Amino acid sequence: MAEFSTRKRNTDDTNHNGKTKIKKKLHNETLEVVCRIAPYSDLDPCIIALDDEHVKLVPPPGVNKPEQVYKFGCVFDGQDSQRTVFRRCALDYVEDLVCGRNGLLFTYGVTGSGKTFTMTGDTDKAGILPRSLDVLFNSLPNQLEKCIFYPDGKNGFQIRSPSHAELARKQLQPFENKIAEHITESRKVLGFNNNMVSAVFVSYVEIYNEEVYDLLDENLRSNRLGLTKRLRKVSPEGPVYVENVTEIEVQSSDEALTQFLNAQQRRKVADTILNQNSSRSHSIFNIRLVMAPCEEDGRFYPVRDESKIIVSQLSLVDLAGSERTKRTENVGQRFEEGCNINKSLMTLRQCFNQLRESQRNPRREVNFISYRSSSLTWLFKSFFEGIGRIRMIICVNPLPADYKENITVLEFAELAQQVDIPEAVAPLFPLSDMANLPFSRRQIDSWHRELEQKLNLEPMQMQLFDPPPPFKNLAAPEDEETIRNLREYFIKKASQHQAYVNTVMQNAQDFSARLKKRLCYADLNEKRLNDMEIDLEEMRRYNTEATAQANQCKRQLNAMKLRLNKYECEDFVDRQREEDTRKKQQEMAAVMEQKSRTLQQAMDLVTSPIFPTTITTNLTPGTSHVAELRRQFGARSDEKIDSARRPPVQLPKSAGRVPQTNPQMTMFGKPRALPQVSTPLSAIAFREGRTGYMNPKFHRRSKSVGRVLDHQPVVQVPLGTVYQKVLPGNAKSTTRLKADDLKKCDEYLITHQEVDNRGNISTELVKGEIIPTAGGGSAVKFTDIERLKHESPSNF
Ligand SMILES: Nc1ncnc2c1ncn2[C@@H]1O[C@H](COP(=O)(O)OP(=O)(O)OP(=O)(O)O)[C@@H](O)[C@H]1O
Repeated sequence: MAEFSTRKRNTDDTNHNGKTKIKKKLHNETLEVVCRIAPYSDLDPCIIALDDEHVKLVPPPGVNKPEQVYKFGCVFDGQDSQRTVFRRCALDYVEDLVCGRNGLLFTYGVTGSGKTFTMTGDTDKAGILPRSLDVLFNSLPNQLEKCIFYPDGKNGFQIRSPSHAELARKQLQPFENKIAEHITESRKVLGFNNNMVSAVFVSYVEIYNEEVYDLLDENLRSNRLGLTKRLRKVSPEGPVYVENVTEIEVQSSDEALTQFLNAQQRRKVADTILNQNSSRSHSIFNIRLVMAPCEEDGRFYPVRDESKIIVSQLSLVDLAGSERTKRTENVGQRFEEGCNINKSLMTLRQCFNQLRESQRNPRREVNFISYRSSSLTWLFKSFFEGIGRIRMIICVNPLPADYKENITVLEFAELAQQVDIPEAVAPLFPLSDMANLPFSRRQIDSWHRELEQKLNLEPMQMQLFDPPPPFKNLAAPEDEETIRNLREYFIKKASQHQAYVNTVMQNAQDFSARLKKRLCYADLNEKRLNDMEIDLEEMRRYNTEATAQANQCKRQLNAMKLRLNKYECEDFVDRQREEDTRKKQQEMAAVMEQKSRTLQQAMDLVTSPIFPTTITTNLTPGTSHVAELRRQFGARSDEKIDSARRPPVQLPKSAGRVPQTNPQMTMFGKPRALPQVSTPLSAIAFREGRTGYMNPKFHRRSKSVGRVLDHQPVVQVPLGTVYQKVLPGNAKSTTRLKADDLKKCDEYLITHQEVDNRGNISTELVKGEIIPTAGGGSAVKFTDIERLKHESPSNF
């Protein structure tokens, strides 16, 4: 079972290598608080960053209070990027994580002050959480396959056998990367022990209305009834953990982020007056790094001994914002949420107060800290007792309207900085233990070697420690010679020493200059690297934007292609239809032509000379042939003569007044111009004697019916010719046609007189059949015209 995070280590604990662990509590350290000021470009900001460590609280106009200065571990203003905040506030926590030390990082502030922005960020401006994941996965060289470690539900981990792990892997859903390209941190941290293998697990819980919910639980829907999780302790001294929380094993930053984003959709956020996307709960994202030593036979598999498992944890907490109901104007559910948020934040403040008091008066018998008063403080308890490092990021908004809330936040920050947190256990793998030496260490070693070479110590030392010449008792007078020798010897040695010292000094100076130069280069390179990373981020952002635009263009292009395709199809169908119509027209024209040929043949037959042609006409000489008569009739009947356009008729004085036109009826009620037809009076002759020429086309077979309607002009020119029309006795005469008249008769005869410009009068008898129409009216179908033309002798 995992030991590292579940219990506080004792000073005399030994790690799995048998080496003595680092001393646990050297001294207490205060909780580190940093401050981040949200961007503000308006007048009268109520908070101003003075330098990297101080902020000034300025009362807005009209508020009579003194300005106050607060000190923090670090201050970020609106210009500071997410990257800067991450590197200063979280990078060392990731380093701790890979070294086996726990960390708790949380944001605190008024609603809308940028807590979620700092912790999570957005696609363009990734916050601490995605960046921490990136750096963590950049820094883990020995990641195991999935399913070898598994959580036991009690804050610990177990190891599966290879076959069980294989089986479990088969049941896993393959990971589908849904993360759009995002800004990634390319940094690595050092400290991972190369003798260990590792796996990463993430869990995500929220404390909403004092209840704990598992956000990675797929069953967590809007109805959360019965889905709360309990906070438990393995032992009275052990850390508090969420019982049976879902811990998902992840192998890349993208996979962890996918899980986070899926869970984020289940988090309680709401639109409030002060923040469109206000967190209504405290959220805790835990990254747990599980490590165990490798098998001794060199296999890439952890030793099957649970006591050797080491778990370190980084908790990233986004607290809900404190809010004043008066400003938020929340009611109902939002109001209740606000009360619970404020209550848990109050308890946090209370705990800090109690911790400070108990640290100030350690001799007091009862040092009760009310951790249990809220789920949040209960969960944080282990950290306040030294299970890991704690850092709080205070987020403030310089809006003048936030002045009062900001005072509370800054006072809380001040209080927090006075709280002594027992120093967290040191990293499990201190630098000296590191399997992979940092490059800078190697560089320093090489500098040492170079220095030794430069100083050239050994030959000098050899010279320095040349044995002095042998001498006896220097007190005797005969020893003068020896003394002289010795004196020369030491003078020589002194000058040699001086030369040596000078060389050493010279070399030291040279070395110092070179070192300075190299450090400058190192600084320069660091700066260049930073600039390049900034450029890289910028380029990635452009790239993301460009990719998004390119994708949009692609989508538009595809849509246009689809439209074009549709239009082309429609056009093709139209052309096809036109072709079909044309073909049909051609076919119909062919049929019509065929029909008219047949008709022509019939007409030719009818008008052929073998038919009796006893017509005698003295009015149209040369037209005795019926076919000719038909031709004339057909030609004339096609013309629609508008009576209104006809030239005015010149009436002879004797002729009296003759109507120019006589309206005829094709369909009763619709006047139509009379066709001018020249026809011999064959029909009249026929009627006179009921014998003679009969046009079979106009012949009525039934003679039983036949009431004739004789339609006379109002004024008729009496001509008194020999040819007079003979009508049956029951014929009805009228000058004003009525509908009833048509209904009562079967045949229709209209008399029409016309005068040409020479004064010749022609009388036309137009004959027709009266037929009923579908609409209940009557229509006249003209069947024959007979014309009597009366010419004046003066025209001869
Ligand atoms: N430093 C910053 N730079 C750019 N935008 C910021 C910054 N701080 C906050 N914002 C913007 O302010 C708005 C509110 O921020 P955020 O949602 O993070 O507030 P919050 O403190 O989490 O609020 P709540 O407690 O209600 O959830 C967001 O649109 C965010 O993008």
